[in-house]
Parts: sequence; C-alpha cells; structure tokens
Amino acid sequence: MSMDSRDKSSRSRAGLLQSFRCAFEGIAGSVRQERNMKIHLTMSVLVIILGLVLSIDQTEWMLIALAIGGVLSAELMNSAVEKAVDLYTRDFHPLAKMAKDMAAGAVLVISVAAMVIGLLIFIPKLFVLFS
Ligand SMILES: Nc1ncnc2c1ncn2[C@@H]1O[C@H](COP(=O)(O)OP(=O)(O)OP(=O)(O)O)[C@@H](O)[C@H]1O
Repeated sequence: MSMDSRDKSSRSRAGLLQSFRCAFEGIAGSVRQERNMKIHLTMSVLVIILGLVLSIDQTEWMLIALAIGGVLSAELMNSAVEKAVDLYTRDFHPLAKMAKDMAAGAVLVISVAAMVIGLLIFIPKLFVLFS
C-alpha cells in the first residue's frame, strides 16, 4: 500500500468516526432537550422489558425493533426540522408552522403504526397470561 492510499484510508476512517460522533451528539442533544424524545425512549425500554417478560419470538422482535427505530428516527427528524425552522425564523410564519406541523405529523403516523404493532403482539399474550 502506498503512503498516499494509506493516508487516504486513515483520513476516511477518521471521517467515519467523526460522522458517528456527530450522529451520537445529535441523539444525545435530542434526548437532553426534547421531552417527547424522553417519553419515546421510556416507552421503548418498557416495550423491550415486556418483550423479554413475555418471551416474544424472533419475528416479533424484528417488528418491535422496526417500530422503535421508526419512532425514534422520526422524533429525531422532527427535532431537526424544529431546529432548522427556529434557525431561520422565530417570527410566526405559515410555512414555518406547516413545516413543524408536518414533521410532528410524521411522528404521529409512525407512533400509531408502532402502537398497532405493539397491541397485536402483546394483547394476545397478555390475554393468555391472565386468562
Ligand atoms: N415560527 C413559527 N411560525 C408559526 N408557527 C410556529 C412557529 N414555531 C412553532 N409554531 C407552531 O407551534 C407548534 C409547536 O412548535 P415548537 O417549536 O414549540 O415545537 P414543540 O413544542 O417542541 O413540538 P413537538 O411537541 O412536536 O416537539 C408547531 O407545531 C407549530 O404549529
């Protein structure tokens, strides 16, 4: 391997590490600042505990993972839209309202889908457990 290509690969490794660091900072910032993110995280932990207690199967874990990942990702995107809009203007603007409301709508859509998945997985198991 030449010096040049070794330099390039260590630079790109540093770039990759920096990207991960930035992504984790974004997640940590959202958890620190956004009340809704704290609620989603708490719900996610409770769902994981329930999944362990009720011994859900592999396919059910995959669905739960997708549901949790989808909700947390949407909440992060919602926070990002809020920050970008606030950076642009703090004044009332119909487009700012629309952007924030649409981002919040995206969280609502995936949250309802996640709730349906959770109910379909857990309700029958809880029913068997308590009947
Ligand atoms: N610059 C603005 N212009 C017009 N409407 C705005 C503006 N900023 C916020 N809003 C309205 O207020 C709502 C709440 O915005 P805010 O930035 O306070 O988000 P939030 O309370 O953190 O929302 P969320 O609960 O989704 O995290 C928005 O959905 C939007 O309807």
